[in-house]
Amino acid sequence: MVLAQLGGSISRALQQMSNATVIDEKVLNECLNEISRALLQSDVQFRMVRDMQSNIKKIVNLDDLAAGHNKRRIIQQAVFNELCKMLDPGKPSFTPKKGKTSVIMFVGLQGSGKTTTCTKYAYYHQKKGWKPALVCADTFRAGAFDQLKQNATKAKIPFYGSYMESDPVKIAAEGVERFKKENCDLIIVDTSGRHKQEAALFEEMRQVSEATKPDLVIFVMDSSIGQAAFDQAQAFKQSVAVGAVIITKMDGHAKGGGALSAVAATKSPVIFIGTGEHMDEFEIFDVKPFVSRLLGMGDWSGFMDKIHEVVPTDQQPELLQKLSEGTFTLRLMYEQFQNIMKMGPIGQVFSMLPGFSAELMPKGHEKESQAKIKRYMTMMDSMTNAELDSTNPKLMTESRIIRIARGSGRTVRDVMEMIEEYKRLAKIWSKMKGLKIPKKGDMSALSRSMNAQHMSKALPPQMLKQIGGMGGLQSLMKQMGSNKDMASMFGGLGGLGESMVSRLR
Ligand SMILES: Nc1nc2c(ncn2[C@@H]2O[C@H](COP(=O)(O)OP(=O)(O)OP(=O)(O)O)[C@@H](O)[C@H]2O)c(=O)[nH]1
Repeated sequence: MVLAQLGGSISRALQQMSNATVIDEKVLNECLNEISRALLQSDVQFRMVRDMQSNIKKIVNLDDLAAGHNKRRIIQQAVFNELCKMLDPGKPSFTPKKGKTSVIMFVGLQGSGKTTTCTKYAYYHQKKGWKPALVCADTFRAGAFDQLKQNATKAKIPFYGSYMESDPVKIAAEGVERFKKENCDLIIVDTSGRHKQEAALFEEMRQVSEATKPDLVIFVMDSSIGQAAFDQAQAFKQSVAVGAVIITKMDGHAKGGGALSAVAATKSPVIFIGTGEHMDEFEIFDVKPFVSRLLGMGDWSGFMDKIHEVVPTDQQPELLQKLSEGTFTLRLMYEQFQNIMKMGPIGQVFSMLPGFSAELMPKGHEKESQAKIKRYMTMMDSMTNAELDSTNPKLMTESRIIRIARGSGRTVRDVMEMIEEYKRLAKIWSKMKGLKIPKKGDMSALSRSMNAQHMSKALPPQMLKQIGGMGGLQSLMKQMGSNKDMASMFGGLGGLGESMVSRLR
């Protein structure tokens, strides 16, 4: 089952249960069985699903449900907590420190995306001011060194490897030694893979690890390997001290459940996920936003991270300020379009922002979307400053529309379509009004600014009703313990609403 479908199946199971007039053990069991089926189809390991089911039964009090409390909310909350628990091994992984040399060894089967991920990891840190270096200790796959060399050159990251030397242990040790001397603070060792788990591979991993003494061993796993995830992760953990996991190819037909199994098998956290073949398609992994997404709830914090990453630094304060004011002018739309055209990855920002993704930039239709954006921009070029800076759509009278169409060589219909698009986005953005936008890494500012009043405004009416109105929302926030959890759980505000509502229809 594809990741996105899992949330839908769980929502449906919860909905069916809430529709029942009396919630007794039988109804609850049916609901939990339905949820378990969905998790199993998502490749979560059987034992974990079974444990989760019995944990939820212990937590959920049938008397509470019978007393008319919001059943759906109580169970959803329990499912959310249990999934978070599964993904949180309880201790963070080793975190390298900028300016202090750390050796990071990558292990994984052939084709898992290890080499690509090594470069993504190096590039991610390089952008943040680190001095990374790559060592290719994969002498098994012909072409591995060329691939790493190509990637490293593109990203301007120093690399070490050899076409002649066949001993991976020797190369790894030499490479690490060289980059230590060059004062690199992040020395990344890419190792060999095999098509399947075999003794020779694990012996090689043991030897490379012994020679390089890594501060952290990262296990790289393809998200689509299904139920095999647990055994594969465990096999690596038994030969080397795996301390963190990176799950790749989460963009494709990803089965998110594998991530849960890998965490359980290695008792190590997932630290990043790969979301595409490009260097910057790489995201920090946070448990709560991930589970929110898994349950179809959007990802507000991911959106904030992306803004910080791709919007030019000098534009950030202004954009964030405007976001919090809830004012969305045609000029702001124009500027964001400019960003989209300048830098590919900004599409990722808008894919997390409610409204921008599906209609404006559907996946797989990027070319058409770009053409559409260019068309919109040409029309906006024919607008006056007053028109661009206005927040009042009524300003766009018939005569102005005709003038813009003539000026840009487009039809009146084209201009109206663009204005409709603007109105649609402005409506969504207005929901952010008053929200304090956190500085990088400071989600607490966001949480402080979130209160039930805000939340109720941002949520679509159907969703609010599901939660049990203002009262239900307030008690849910109280129950969540902290607004921070709430912020991540409720993810992309309107985005949450949209995806939930479409599922509930
Ligand atoms: N869609 C997608 N493709 C990815 C991702 N990560 C890696 N790939 C692709 O997966 C394929 C295999 O990646 P490699 O990095 O060559 O795999 P590897 O595990 O290093 O292979 P060995 O060096 O033989 O062990 C390549 O075509 C990558 O572009 C990802 O996050 N998403």
